[in-house]
Amino acid sequence: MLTVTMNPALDHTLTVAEPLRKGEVVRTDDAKFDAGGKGINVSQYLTALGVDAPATGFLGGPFGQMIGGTLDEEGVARDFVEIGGRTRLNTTVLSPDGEYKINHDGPVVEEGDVDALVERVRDREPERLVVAGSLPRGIGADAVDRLAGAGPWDTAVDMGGSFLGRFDGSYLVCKPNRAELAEATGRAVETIEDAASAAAELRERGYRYVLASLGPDGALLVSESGAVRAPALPVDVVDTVGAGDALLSGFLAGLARGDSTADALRTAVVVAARVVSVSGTSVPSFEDVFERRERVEIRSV
Ligand SMILES: Nc1ncnc2c1ncn2[C@@H]1O[C@H](COP(=O)(O)OP(=O)(O)OP(=O)(O)O)[C@@H](O)[C@H]1O
Ligand SMILES: O=P(O)(O)OC[C@@]1(O)O[C@H](CO)[C@@H](O)[C@@H]1O
Repeated sequence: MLTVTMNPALDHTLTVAEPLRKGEVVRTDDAKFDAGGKGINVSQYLTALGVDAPATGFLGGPFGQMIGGTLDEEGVARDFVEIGGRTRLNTTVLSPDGEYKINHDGPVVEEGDVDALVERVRDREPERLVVAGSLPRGIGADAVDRLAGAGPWDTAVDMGGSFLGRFDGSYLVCKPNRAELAEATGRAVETIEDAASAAAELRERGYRYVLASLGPDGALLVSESGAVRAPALPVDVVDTVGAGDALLSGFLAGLARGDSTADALRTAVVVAARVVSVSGTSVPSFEDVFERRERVEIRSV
């Protein structure tokens, strides 16, 4: 499995003891940096789950170097195209009144960089590709179709709702959340039944599976056999950054092991529960995740 992150981010997570107040300085000694961007997170989670999942995409500047160094320390294989622009820094503030997240748009990437990335992917001949996260400035949805169509691999995508209905190719799976389902289909998505109808409509546009993440309501899987849902596991949530990436990683790890789609969905929910229990996009312990999946109940929708 090879992941592509076209717009990686160094994730800076700051925990503050008091709610933020306009015009006031808040101080903290609790801050950490994680290598981030959705595809990179998937590589980190999959590697920790025992699935070989090198990361590629674009990296540049000092934050790009920090991301590369972190991946090396964690033993996550990487093969990025170096760009002239500067990889972004995204900030999360965890305060007693909730979670604040600010994502930078990222650098401008040139068309020639996309050509180099397509070549990089071709050279590695992955069995499966995962393209995840926002696109940096200068890059359109056609770059994703190019990557997916450059070889015989099947491709998973996790991108904004405005893209999900616009790809030309056919894809293995996409992982929208509620807002992305609504944006991709133009439907209101409030109830689980709304999500199932929207996911079924989205599936018709070229996905074998639609894996919808529903926050504390768990996840929904729509395939040719219909829709099933797995409620979330009750856990103490530290923050939900990376939760969707964890869900997708668990599902892909299940498929890579040859598990049934129901078992892959169960694993996805266990992996996501572990990730929401730690701050930022750091990798928690995944010990026992495959055994613990039996605790996840599958319901038909
Ligand atoms: N409060 C929660 N309690 C337990 N599990 C949760 C909670 N919130 C999220 N999860 C788990 O994480 C999965 C993904 O969460 P969510 O729907 O928030 O993803 P997302 O919006 O794609 O997140 P992100 O874009 O931040 O990665 C859910 O399907 C669920 O299994
Ligand atoms: O701006 P994008 O590319 O949509 O999302 C980037 C991001 O929020 O996604 C990950 C969590 O899913 C973080 O590592 C990272 O900061």
